[in-house]
Amino acid sequence: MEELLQVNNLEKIYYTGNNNHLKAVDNVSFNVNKGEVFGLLGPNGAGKTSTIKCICGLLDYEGGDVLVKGYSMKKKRRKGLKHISAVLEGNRNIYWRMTVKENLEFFSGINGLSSTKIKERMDYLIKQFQLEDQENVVVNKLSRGMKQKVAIAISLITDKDIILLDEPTLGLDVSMSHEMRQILRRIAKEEDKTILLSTHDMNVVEDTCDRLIIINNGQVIAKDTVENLKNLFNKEIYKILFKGNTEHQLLPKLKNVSNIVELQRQVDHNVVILQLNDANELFAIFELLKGESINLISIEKVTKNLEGIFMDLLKEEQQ
Ligand SMILES: Nc1ncnc2c1ncn2[C@@H]1O[C@H](COP(=O)(O)OP(=O)(O)OP(=O)(O)O)[C@@H](O)[C@H]1O
Repeated sequence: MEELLQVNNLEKIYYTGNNNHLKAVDNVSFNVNKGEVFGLLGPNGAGKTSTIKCICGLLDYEGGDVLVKGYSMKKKRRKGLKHISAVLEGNRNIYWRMTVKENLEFFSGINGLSSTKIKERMDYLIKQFQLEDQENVVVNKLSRGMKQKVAIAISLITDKDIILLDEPTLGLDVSMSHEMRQILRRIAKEEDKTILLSTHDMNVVEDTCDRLIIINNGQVIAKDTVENLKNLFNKEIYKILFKGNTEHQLLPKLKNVSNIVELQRQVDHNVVILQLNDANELFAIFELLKGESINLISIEKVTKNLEGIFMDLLKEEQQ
């Protein structure tokens, strides 16, 4: 399997004045194979955009290296850039006063494609992205979702090996987001493209990616196939609020039932967050709590912010 992109111990530091600095990317490593769709999943501020900008040569980095087809983006940036196309936030790769077709023609032209090849790629992409009705419309007049489609189509016109997409579905409505995911999956398969995308949305990763890393505070907290991580996410998470008792008595007993247990002490009560393999294990927890001198306030199944809770749990696991 050919590793088209290698990110080795990448470090990006921002100097924020008054001798302060922020390590936005902290020792991040991952490889992306040819034809793979790879996800960078993480909350706002996790370091996704900084990682992508380092990979496409828009930012210098302080530590580690990025190799694009073996070329270091530190030492052989020009050679590396020949294989990369990127769409970052704000769709800066589009001319808003030109039509969709004019944009596609312009960007394929400046990248030196022959006129036959330009026509062939344009027809293919307009069809793939279902832009037939918009091809002669000035980009400025298009919806946000349509503009995003055009930006991604442009990134594909020059037929580069690696496409970097920063939050490709951000701000799109449900149906447009769904359509975008289908398109990305199809293009990756049909064209054998290597796609690295960032998102904070687990659904995007689930629909489009083969493998992913989860990053938080600049650090990788999980690296796996989507299938494996999905199984992890499928586990049942419960939040138990109670008064009384201490972790000395309760925690070890809970740990006999659940592998992942987190205790948070609040001002007037305690919260336990635990992961169960299935809902039946909850009965074992009820039995256990019954025998303890605690005042149970509530037990609630956590369905929202699963991603955030898992990030915390995974982070704790690594410590
Ligand atoms: N130019 C900059 N100068 C200083 N700090 C920055 C700069 N750019 C980003 N940061 C900080 O670096 C951290 C990582 O930001 P980054 O944009 O890479 O994260 P992200 O995961 O893409 O999040 P978002 O989705 O919010 O953009 C954040 O704390 C951010 O505030």
